Amino acid sequence: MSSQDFALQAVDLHKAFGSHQVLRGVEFSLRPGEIMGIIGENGAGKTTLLRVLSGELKADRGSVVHKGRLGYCPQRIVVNNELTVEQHLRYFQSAYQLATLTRAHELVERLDLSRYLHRKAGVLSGGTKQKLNLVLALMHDPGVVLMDEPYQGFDWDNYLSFWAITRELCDRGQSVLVISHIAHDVKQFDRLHRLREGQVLVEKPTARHATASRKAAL
Ligand SMILES: Nc1ncnc2c1ncn2[C@@H]1O[C@H](COP(=O)(O)OP(=O)(O)OP(=O)(O)O)[C@@H](O)[C@H]1O
Repeated sequence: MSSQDFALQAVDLHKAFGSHQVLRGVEFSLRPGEIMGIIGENGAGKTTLLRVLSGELKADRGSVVHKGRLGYCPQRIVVNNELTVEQHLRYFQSAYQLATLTRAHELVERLDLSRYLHRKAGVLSGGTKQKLNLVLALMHDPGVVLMDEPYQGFDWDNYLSFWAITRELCDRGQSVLVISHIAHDVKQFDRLHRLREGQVLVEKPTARHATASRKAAL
């Protein structure tokens, strides 16, 4: 891959909390239009890595470069319990400087969130709040999307909707990085990496990756 051919690149990332060295030289590139999964044991540093990639947390060393706008769906849901779903959309419309809420409402529809538009976030169930968290990360059509277990609390139909939406993003050339705990996800990824001992290592090729390689070989 040439140095130009990436949507996001992490170079030599280090992060410690006190004497606990969590990231020890993380390096990888996310290609345009690919879905990459990152797995790892509890406490391996996956959330820390995503927080560093998103800019929420400052690395002690190393750099992150990305092209285009970033979308970030954090593990900890950040919504204001006093605002309705629609008010969140309007607030983020202003923050993202969007002319319309067309894409946001399309995502709301796809994730079966429409009936909650005028409810305050504070009274929503965990899974419904997570849908709002996801819509807020995607409504500005970011070029690179970082998601930390983005379907927590989703029922099966919404889990499938999540993956359908994600695949559409990639078909349009957007790039997605997903922190995952679900073995079932593995077949959705173009590439899979494991975070271990503070470094990102290549995991065996996934079913989707194998299919793409076969197509490329034909
Ligand atoms: N703000 C913080 N201050 C101190 N230690 C932290 C902080 N954030 C994370 N850690 C520690 O860093 C390590 C990695 O945490 P992190 O949440 O990144 O792991 P994870 O791989 O996402 O875990 P899980 O799979 O359980 O979500 C853990 O030992 C955690 O206790």
